[in-house]
Formats: sequence, structure tokens, C-alpha cells
Amino acid sequence: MNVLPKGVRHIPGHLGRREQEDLVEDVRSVVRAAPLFQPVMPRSGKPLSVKMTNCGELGWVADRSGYRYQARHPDSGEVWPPIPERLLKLWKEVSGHDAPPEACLVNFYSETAKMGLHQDRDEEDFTAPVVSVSLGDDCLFRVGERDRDGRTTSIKLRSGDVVILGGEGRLSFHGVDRIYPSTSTLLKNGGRINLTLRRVTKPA
Ligand SMILES: O=C(O)CCC(=O)C(=O)O
Ligand SMILES: [Fe+2]
Repeated sequence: MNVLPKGVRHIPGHLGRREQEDLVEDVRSVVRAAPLFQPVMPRSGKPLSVKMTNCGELGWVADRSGYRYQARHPDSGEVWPPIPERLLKLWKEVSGHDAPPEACLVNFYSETAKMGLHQDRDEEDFTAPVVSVSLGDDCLFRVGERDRDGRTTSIKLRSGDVVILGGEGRLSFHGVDRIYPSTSTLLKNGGRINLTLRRVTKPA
């Protein structure tokens, strides 16, 4: 069995098939209100391989001027749609944190997409965990420690799995090395959706 770094929790199969299907419907409504956009690397402008959107009071965006949270969609200028009730419920179940999430990033991975090793550190406050949900095709998820050169462990994430980075694991480096095409029947056109719930602002 893989030993995960301290503060990193993997809950395989937390969501059953029906719940996953309901979440996909929720994501579809979010995408209708806030279409997927193409994030790019700051400075270089090189596109990331994932497409993104958000729901919640704040959304995470990446463009030539940097990585940040903002209240509006970068293309349409509209506020983000609210975080679906189902995800607020999940946060209550697993986060161990009183205050609700402020941001939910929706990442869409095609069969060839990946995400380089990084820390989630654009938030003002790290006392709340990061809670993330996988839907659709399996992926190879890599997670390490607080420094980039630390030991890393790789685990397969499947549809319905939940990962929590909290406490000592809140700033663990992590990334997605690959997607395993056609491993799930959840999404009609294949690929993987990741939903990442975070608190952004410091408690009042
Ligand atoms: O897709 C995943 O499982 C991880 C996504 C992620 O790390 C992020 O959006 O910051
Ligand atoms: Fe991340």
C-alpha cells in the first residue's frame, strides 16, 4: 500500500455512481453559466493542457499577468455561478472546517492533458484544507511534501474518489502525470473532471 505524506488523505469511492452522475449534471450547469476557458502560464502565455471554469464567490484564473482569484469570469466578465449544494455538503462531511468553501475550480482534462507538480498557495489562509473530487477517467496523481525536491508518491485516482490536503499536507506539492483514457463510462466523451474546493480569504 502507498503511504501518503502526512496530512494527505485519499478516500477511494467516496461518491457512488448516482452521486457522480448528479455532480456531472451540476458541472454541466456551471459550464453553461461560466464556459470553460483556456488558462495560460504567466509571462510565457503558454496554454496549460487543462481547460477550466469556476463556481463560488471567487474563481482561480491564470493568464499572462499571473495566478489569482477573482470574482468574475475572465472572458464574459460575469460573476461565477454558486457552488452546487452537493459540493457544499461534501465539504461539510470531509473538510473538518466550519467556514464554507469560497472557490470551486473545475478542471477539465482531455486524454492527453496533465498538470505539473505545484503547490496550491494562492490563498490567503492555509488553515482550511483543499478538498478535491475526481470524475470520469482514472488519472495518475503524484503527491509529495512541502518542498519540491521531497519524496513523492503516486496513486491512481478514480471517478468518485476524494483527496484532501489539510494540516501538514496543505502545501504538499502535487500534480497529475497522466490520464488513462476510456477507464470510466461516466463522461460521454471521455476525459476527466476535477473539482477543487478551497477557502481563499482569511477568517474575519
Ligand atoms: O486534477 C487534480 O486532481 C488536481 C488539480 C489541482 O491540483 C489544482 O487544480 O490545483
Ligand atoms: Fe493543485
